[in-house]
Amino acid sequence: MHESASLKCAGDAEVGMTDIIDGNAVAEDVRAGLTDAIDALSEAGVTPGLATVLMSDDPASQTYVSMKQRDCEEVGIEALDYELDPDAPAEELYELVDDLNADDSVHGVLVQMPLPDHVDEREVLRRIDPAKDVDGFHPENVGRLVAGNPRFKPCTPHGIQKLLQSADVDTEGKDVVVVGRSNIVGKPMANLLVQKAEGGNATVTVCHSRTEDLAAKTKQADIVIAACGVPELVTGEMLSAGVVVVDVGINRVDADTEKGYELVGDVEYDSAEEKASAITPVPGGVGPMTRAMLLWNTVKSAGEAADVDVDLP
Ligand SMILES: Nc1nc2c(c(=O)[nH]1)N[C@@H](CN(C=O)c1ccc(C(=O)N[C@@H](CCC(=O)O)C(=O)O)cc1)CN2
Repeated sequence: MHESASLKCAGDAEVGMTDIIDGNAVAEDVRAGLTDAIDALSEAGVTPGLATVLMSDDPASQTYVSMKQRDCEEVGIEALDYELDPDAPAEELYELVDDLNADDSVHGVLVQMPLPDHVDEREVLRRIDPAKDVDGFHPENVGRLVAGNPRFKPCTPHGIQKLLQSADVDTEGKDVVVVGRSNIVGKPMANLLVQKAEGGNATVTVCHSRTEDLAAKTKQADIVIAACGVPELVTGEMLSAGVVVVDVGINRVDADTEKGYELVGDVEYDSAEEKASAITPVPGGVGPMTRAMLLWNTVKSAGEAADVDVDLP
């Protein structure tokens, strides 16, 4: 974490510095912390293996999958890369998942979301072996999470827990507003936050597109987690002084840059940073942690499959 140079205005927020929570640095720590576990597995003759499946020509999805593969190589996880034509029949994907379930060298199966409309996403998630479901999206794993006994915590919410921990932000007894109710982030995040466990014990409000007077909710929050996919929806005016802001959004908006776009979060950064005691940037906040926790889950899975005790960071 580093601190921003800007001082907040007296009367608008507490006078002090805002912690900019550095997701790249925390993710690097997680990757470094996985080395011992990967070495222990290697001594037992096991190389963790992650299969990534991409069935999309969306440039953002392609970027995320290549980043995941690069991360695997960096830490010593074998990345098995599968690409299906987005127009291929859904059965091709189902059969591929079945094959990966049966392959002992594969400890994690990740199917990149979103999938084409003609593919039944629920069927895909049901088909993944729950013991290899490193995304934590299989109904059995969702049930375990809700029941307070998670096997794999979904990567983004798990990464957010680690980010908050790294910034010494205790969730216990805090009012947390989660903006967004997706299966990938909003719902599992809310569930983790209410658990009687480290990184939980919070009072959680989940807001969404039908919420009346969103600002009234966010203003009473100690922690706001924005995961709604609407660029810059949450502004400084909607926040109280001293709030902790976690921005999950990664929106590509047209801009006069080399790539033709820039990345913008679900939070209007400049105005939110004026109010916040701590905030995650976009890029370089939650995104790198999503990838780091995927590695974490894959190493956990490999340890369990090989019956090797691994120390996870
Ligand atoms: N099967 C899954 N699909 C999707 C998930 C998921 O957890 N599992 N989450 C999201 C997107 N996502 C993971 O795939 C993801 C998003 C962002 C990043 C990231 O590293 N972002 C960088 C910027 C990258 C860029 O330059 O565009 C950052 O924020 O710094 C990684 C993963 C949807 N699908």
